[in-house]
Amino acid sequence: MPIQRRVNVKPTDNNGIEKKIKRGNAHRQASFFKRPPVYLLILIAFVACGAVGWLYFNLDSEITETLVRQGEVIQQPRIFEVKCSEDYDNYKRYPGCTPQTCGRAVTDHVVTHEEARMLRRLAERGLSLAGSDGGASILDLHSGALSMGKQFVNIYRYFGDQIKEVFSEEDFQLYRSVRTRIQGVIAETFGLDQSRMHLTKPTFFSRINSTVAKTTHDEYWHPHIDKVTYGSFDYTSLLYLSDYGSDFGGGRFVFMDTDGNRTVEPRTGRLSFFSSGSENLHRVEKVRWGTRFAITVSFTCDPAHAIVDPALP
Ligand SMILES: O=C(O)CCC(=O)C(=O)O
Ligand SMILES: [Fe+2]
Repeated sequence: MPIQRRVNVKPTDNNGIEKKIKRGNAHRQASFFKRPPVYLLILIAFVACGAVGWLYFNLDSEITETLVRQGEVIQQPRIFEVKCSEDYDNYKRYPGCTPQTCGRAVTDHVVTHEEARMLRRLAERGLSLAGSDGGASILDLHSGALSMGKQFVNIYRYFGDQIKEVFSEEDFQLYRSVRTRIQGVIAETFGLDQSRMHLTKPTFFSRINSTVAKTTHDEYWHPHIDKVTYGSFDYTSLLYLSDYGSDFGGGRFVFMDTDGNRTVEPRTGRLSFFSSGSENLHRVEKVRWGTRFAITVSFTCDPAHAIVDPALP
């Protein structure tokens, strides 16, 4: 006789199963909120990193308009007229020089790429003699000032005759030639008498990297008005010696207008110039990586603040 297994079958209780399923679902939902699955954690971490990275790179910019991009080569000077501030009323006026119309302009055809590269090599040689402990170093060939650690030295005194092994007569000739051309294009753009404009100090090469600032001299990024910061400036020019986006990141020049920010992206050989009053409040974005080289060459209308071109002693 076949053995009959007696299976203890309980009567089906549909209500009980439903309750169990509901309990199971509730439990799964509760644990989902208590301990989200790993893939969700990874996704959240990914999004958070992206957001932080985006903020890091973009919080500093808030750019409303890019006046000139690094990647374009402009064939004609790009000129932007701006209403002159009232600052000029507080200064003596010099006919043929004091700004009557104010503004800013950018051109890529005053200095050749090769000349800009030669000036960059000059700056690299000079600045390699010392440099700031922080991220911003300057070399002023007129006064001889060179950043060294937390202060400045005079290269002509500090290195004496050895400086002639670093800079040649041709370097200074190039500086003079470039300075003269810059003066010419500023005069033409603003309708000035070139002979009434004078080179003024400081005129300097700058080298900026992302090293943390050690002194206030390294804090190049603050918004400022050149006429206030430097006193004698009436027209500021900046000649860029390296490329935004490939030599360095950050470091764009920003005009801070009441209706938004407008940038100029540095490009090797690009010249940007502007009237130095508060109509051209500006700043430089912090350099995030790489090294940015530029020269500041400025002009005054006041003959009392004129300087001669830099020269070897
Ligand atoms: O290097 C620049 O783009 C600007 C520097 C500047 O604002 C200055 O020298 O006053
Ligand atoms: Fe400035």
